[in-house]
Amino acid sequence: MVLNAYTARQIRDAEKPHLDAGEPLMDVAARGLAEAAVRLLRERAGGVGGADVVLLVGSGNNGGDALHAGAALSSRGARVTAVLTAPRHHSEGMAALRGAGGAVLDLAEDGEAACLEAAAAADLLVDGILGTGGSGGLREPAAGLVRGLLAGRDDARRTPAVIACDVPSGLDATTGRLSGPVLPADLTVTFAAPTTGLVAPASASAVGRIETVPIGIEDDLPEPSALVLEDADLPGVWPAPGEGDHKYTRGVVGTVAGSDAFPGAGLMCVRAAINAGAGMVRYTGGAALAGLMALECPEAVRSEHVGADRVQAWAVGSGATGGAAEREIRAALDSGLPVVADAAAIQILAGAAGEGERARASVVMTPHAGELASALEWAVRLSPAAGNGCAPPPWRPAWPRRTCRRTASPTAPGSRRRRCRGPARPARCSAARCCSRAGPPWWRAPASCSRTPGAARGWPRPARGHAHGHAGRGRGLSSGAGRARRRAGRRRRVGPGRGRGAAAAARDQHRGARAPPAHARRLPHPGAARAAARTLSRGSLRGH
Ligand SMILES: NC(=O)C1=CN([C@@H]2O[C@H](COP(=O)(O)OP(=O)(O)OC[C@H]3O[C@@H](n4cnc5c(N)ncnc54)[C@H](O)[C@@H]3O)[C@@H](O)[C@H]2O)[C@@H](O)CC1
Ligand SMILES: [K+]
Repeated sequence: MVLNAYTARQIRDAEKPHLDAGEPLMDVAARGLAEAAVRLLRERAGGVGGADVVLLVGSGNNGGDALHAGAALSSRGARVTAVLTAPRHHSEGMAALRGAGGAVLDLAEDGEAACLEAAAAADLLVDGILGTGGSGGLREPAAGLVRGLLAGRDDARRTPAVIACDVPSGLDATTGRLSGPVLPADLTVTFAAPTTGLVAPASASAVGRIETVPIGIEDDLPEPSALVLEDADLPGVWPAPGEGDHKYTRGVVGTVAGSDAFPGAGLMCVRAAINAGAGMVRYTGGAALAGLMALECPEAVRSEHVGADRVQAWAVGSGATGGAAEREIRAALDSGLPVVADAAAIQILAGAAGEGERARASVVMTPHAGELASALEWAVRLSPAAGNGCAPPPWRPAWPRRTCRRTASPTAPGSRRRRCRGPARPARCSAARCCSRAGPPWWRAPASCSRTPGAARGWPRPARGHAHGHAGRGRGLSSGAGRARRRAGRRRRVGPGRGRGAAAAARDQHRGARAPPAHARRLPHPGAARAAARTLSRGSLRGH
């Protein structure tokens, strides 16, 4: 079933009229929480009677839920202790717990050690420190208590089960951001509907399983802010071909993927498009790829280049290396068609984001973690605003050195030409010695000459090891001047030596291949990275 998720504000707005009408929402919520706790105790401790339950209680209604649920568990035979983490607490919930025979520890008065001891001996911890009203990470002394609990879990032989009330405390209910220490939950019991923070990928490790307790406000919820598909939902939303369908109604997918170096990536990309149900798949690429396709995917059709044949969506970048592939990727990105961008295409989009360009809504990026980190680093370093948060490290690449008189952009070292023939917008510059063409593809792709202060100031390539692709290329390039010289000698018009002497090309390539020193291998300032992430996500994920 598709899971609907809402922002914390949407949930609060839906609750308000019910609260104003005096509906006992907290009682319903706490009852659901207690029932979930009973089920978990049966699984983990063999039952409720005699089980030790510790409630971590904050100052708001989240703590109130935990106290009421604790009262219910206490009346069913559990030994319940509430640990108060704030000077205030929900008075009705406290009265209910005391009335049911529950014990109370005050973190400020009884001390952290006593509270940690009680928690360590528990069968179940109920995290009711913060709910949808929390902002930022946990504050002291609750943060210290959770840090202590986390440290204790490392060497404990037995760790208590954890239920998060509504949301794991310290996790932003809307964004899913984890700030400071957060006690990971085995089960999160949420009310009315999950908040978007619970279903955000980043929070998965802290949230555990999600159970939703209906509290009677569900009909007043607005349009959800996020939909989460489960496996069983896919057949319902996957387009199945009908009688009247043909290749164009089912969709033609074009790929710019694979290369002589990585033909398998092209093959997998084409096969994935075929398996996904595209009406037809066209691929671009060289002879090696064509040979492989003829054997492995004969139903795929070769296209000379992007734009040569009718295509309705593109999958670009996987294993696509070299200047020709880069041009094809750019053409696909510029086509206005939906694009799934991977690998090299992500670098290109990151470079564009660094220049303030926003990708279209119909561009979906598929970076792995290293590619995302690297792309954000590129976007930040190339961004005109980068100076605010991200000082360029002192390491300089071997290129570019000279400056184009027309565009004020650097030109490739060794270039006799001091003038760039390219337009003032050199990201698309065709001049062979324009800085946007200096260096290997991963350097060129996001760089541009006049708009790229970073290039003019000699900003470095992304640190080696940040992304799989970079690491691979770095190893290849850094294997010595001899190898680079041989390569340049064989293929004179490839890489930074394009149009120049092979020896100069080899020299440049070898220089550029030197690893940056440790101080250059850092990620950008977090503020600047966030700004770039916003640019990327505004443009690429939600689009314009
Ligand atoms: N509104 C309702 O009717 C219902 C609310 N319910 C519960 O109420 C919760 C929301 O209650 P509240 O709005 O009281 O919010 P919380 O229970 O999240 O707590 C807010 C309190 O925590 C303090 N606080 C905020 N950020 C903090 C931080 N970083 N560190 C320490 N203290 C911080 C605030 O000053 C405020 O006093 C929900 O998550 C849910 O558990 C449920 O009972 C269902 C019904
Ligand atoms: K909580």
